[in-house]
Amino acid sequence: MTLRSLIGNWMSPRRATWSAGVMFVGLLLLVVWEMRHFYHNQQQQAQAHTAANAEMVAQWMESVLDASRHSLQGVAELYRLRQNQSLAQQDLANLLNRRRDSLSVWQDVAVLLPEGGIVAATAPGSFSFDDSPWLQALASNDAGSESAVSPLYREADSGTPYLLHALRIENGGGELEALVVARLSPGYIVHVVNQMPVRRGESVAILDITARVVIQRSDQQREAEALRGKAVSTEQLNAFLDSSVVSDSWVRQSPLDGDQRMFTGRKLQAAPWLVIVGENTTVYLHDWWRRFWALLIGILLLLALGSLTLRHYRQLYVAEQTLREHRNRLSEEVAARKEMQQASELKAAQLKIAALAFETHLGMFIADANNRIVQVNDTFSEITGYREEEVLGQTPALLNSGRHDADFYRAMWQQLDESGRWQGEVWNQRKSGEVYPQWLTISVVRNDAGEVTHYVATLSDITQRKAAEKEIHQLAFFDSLTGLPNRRLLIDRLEAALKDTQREGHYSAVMFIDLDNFKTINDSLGHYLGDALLNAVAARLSGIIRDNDTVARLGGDEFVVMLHKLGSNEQAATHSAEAVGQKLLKTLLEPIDVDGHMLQVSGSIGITLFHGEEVGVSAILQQADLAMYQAKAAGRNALRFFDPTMQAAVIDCAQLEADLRHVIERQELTLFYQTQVNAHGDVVGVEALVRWEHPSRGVVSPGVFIPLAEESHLIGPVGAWVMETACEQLAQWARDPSTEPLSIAVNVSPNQFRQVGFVEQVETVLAQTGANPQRLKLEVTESLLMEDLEAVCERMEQLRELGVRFSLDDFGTGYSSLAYLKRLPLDQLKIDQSFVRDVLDDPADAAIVRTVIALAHSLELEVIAEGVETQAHRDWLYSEGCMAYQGYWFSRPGPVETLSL
Ligand SMILES: Nc1nc2c(ncn2[C@@H]2O[C@@H]3COP(=O)(O)O[C@H]4[C@@H](O)[C@H](n5cnc6c(=O)[nH]c(N)nc65)O[C@@H]4COP(=O)(O)O[C@H]3[C@H]2O)c(=O)[nH]1
Repeated sequence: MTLRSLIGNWMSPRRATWSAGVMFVGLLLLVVWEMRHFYHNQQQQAQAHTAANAEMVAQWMESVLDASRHSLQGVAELYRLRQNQSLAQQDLANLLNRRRDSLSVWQDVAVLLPEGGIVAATAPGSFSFDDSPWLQALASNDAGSESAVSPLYREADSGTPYLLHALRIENGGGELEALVVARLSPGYIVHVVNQMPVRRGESVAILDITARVVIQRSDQQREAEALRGKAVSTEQLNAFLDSSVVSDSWVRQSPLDGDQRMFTGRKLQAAPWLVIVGENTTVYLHDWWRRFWALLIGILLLLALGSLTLRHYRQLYVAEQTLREHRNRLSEEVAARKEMQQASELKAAQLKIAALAFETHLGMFIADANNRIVQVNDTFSEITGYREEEVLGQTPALLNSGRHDADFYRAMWQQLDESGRWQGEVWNQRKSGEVYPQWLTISVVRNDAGEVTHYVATLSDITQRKAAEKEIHQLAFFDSLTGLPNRRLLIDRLEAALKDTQREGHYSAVMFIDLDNFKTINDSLGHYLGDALLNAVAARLSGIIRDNDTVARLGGDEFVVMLHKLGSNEQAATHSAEAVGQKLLKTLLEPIDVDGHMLQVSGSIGITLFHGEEVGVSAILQQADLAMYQAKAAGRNALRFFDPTMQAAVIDCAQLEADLRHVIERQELTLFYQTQVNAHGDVVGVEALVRWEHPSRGVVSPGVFIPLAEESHLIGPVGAWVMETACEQLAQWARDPSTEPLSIAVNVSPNQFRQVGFVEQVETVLAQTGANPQRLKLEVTESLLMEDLEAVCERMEQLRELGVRFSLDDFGTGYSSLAYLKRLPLDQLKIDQSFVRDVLDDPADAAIVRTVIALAHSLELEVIAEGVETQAHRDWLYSEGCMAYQGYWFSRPGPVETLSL
């Protein structure tokens, strides 16, 4: 753990000291344990070493004494020989000398008699039985052994040390006969011991039985004469001698040189001697001490370092604590200041917000409890025109416009009292006197006691908003062109009127007005004049009806007039409505000057009365619409009342339309053909005429359902079916040479022709059926040419390029124009049957037919007359130059099988 991490963890110095102390003690114990172990180890080594040396010396001494004992026994044998007379005295003496000479350890040897005589001796003067109590003891056999080694003696005169090694010679009865005594030379032993290697700190000593030094040697001093014979009795030595153990070790101060040593003592078997080998503790513990001192120094250094570190840590800790306290105090102070700053910022922001809020686009004023203005903002001044100083102390009544009565203000104050808030629209007056609408919100401010202290009012000028509302209202409910109410407002008013009639029981009327020839005027003179015309018509209609009646424009040239309260009598109401209607028709007929163009329009008016019946607004409008169509059907400038039977027709028509939607899938269509013949009466082609075989109505005429299909956009599938069937028929005829030249004229209604992809559709059908395009003739009507002549031309050209031919049907019924006749890629003109029908009786029709024929010739177009019902028709036409005919005179339309080709 680093100091930094300690600090980082904020361990207290006390704890850190404890931790360091524990660690140190742990380390110390480890060191002590190791040192102790090492100490014992060193001691054991020293003990083993001294024991080995002691053993070695002991072994050597044993061998020396063994040799001495053997020699003693040899001398004893010699003695016995002497006793047996086998050996002469002199020989014995000689033999003793030789023995002494051969044994280095012997200094002298003698055979002594117990009664004190000497049998033989190498140096007779050197032995005296009486001198030695030890010998006497041996003679008495107190020693209990056969041989023995004496303690160390000193010669009385010279002080020379010596030892005796003696052997008892016994007779057969065990009684002592003589003693063989050898005087041992300590010098020899010293000499030999001196040969032994003694290392530094080692010592070797041989002690006699009385613990006197026989020989002592150490590394410092060789054989020390002075010490020989010195008693070295110590506590440990005595204990060892008293014990029965052969070898033992101990540590103590040497009684000889004072050095501390490890001693190992070894008792000898052959003599009551000891070998003591010592090793100086200083030497064998040298490594231990060295390690001890190294570790001690290390520990002391560690201790010093630890103390320093702890001291440093304590200082750091104290500094850190102080720093932390400072930091905490600083943080608290910063937090407190921040809080104060935030509070002041918040307050400033609130003030700013309040100030900004006060200076908004809304006018604001604050009045005290007495309703006296105490503060206004700039917007207030902008709206009202009053500067602040002009209104301070005034009541808001200053702004009153006078448009609101006392009740209005009473209700305002009452609500303020009750709910503390009022808001609403108020008309006030600016300083300039201008009255304007404003949206006013007043809030009551109360103190803690609930007393009113202020009124805070916000006001916004809603002049523009009201104008915008008015404009939106105008756009939503009024026709932008004429300014008349639109369909939406008409419906609103109708609903209100319906409720009126229900409530009051009177009649009201709705008139549907459609201008008869507006479309032509609009197309020919342009939209600008068309719009001007509509405006003029609107003005005229408005000028005729009463104020509480309504004139509305539904769109295009459709206008609706609603007449209110026509009385409770139906007949009278009908008369009134009719009278108004007639008046409207009359006024419409009057020429109108539009931008210098004197235009004349007429109208068709459908009228329906309502009288609180259970009919809805849309039903009323539908009735008027139907009646208007009735009027249109009756010719222009007409007026019709709604007839309930019309309604049935409408419903019937709707049902038919629903059935028409399934006509293809139910396979209810068939194709009839009507022949077209030339001047010779030969069939040159046919016209395909579709039939609807309705399951309940029977055969429905195309004159009925084709217009319906056009209106309901079902002409596409119906026309496609006809085209496909006719082309299949052509392809079939093409296979027969007699019928191959026949052509089929197929009617194409305007909407079908204008459909996107019509050209491609024809092309596909031709390709799929394999019909010859030259045999296909498309009959188009004049009405097709009324819109976008360019596009129609282009499309016709495309079809013409496929080989398809064109016939213009119903020519003369519409706005026949030479201009487009010249431009269109036509092949044939078809004279309408309506002209043919009366051609013989009506000179006008005859003139038209003549003109058409002449026109066709001049344009190099074929011409065919339809509706030829009689021979007279045919002959007249022939005489006028028309060479192709179609009509009942030749054949009625029928299935292909009925054709006589
Ligand atoms: N009074 C009288 N009538 C004669 C005489 N000869 C023929 N008609 C009838 O006159 C109509 C001639 O056809 P349209 O003028 O093309 O007039 C057709 C045509 O405009 C339209 N129409 C018929 N089939 C189709 C069709 O497949 N597609 C389209 N778009 N229109 C068709 O329906 C109209 C009526 O067709 P239809 O009822 O079949 O009536 C046919 C035919 O039956 C006659 O001598 N006297």
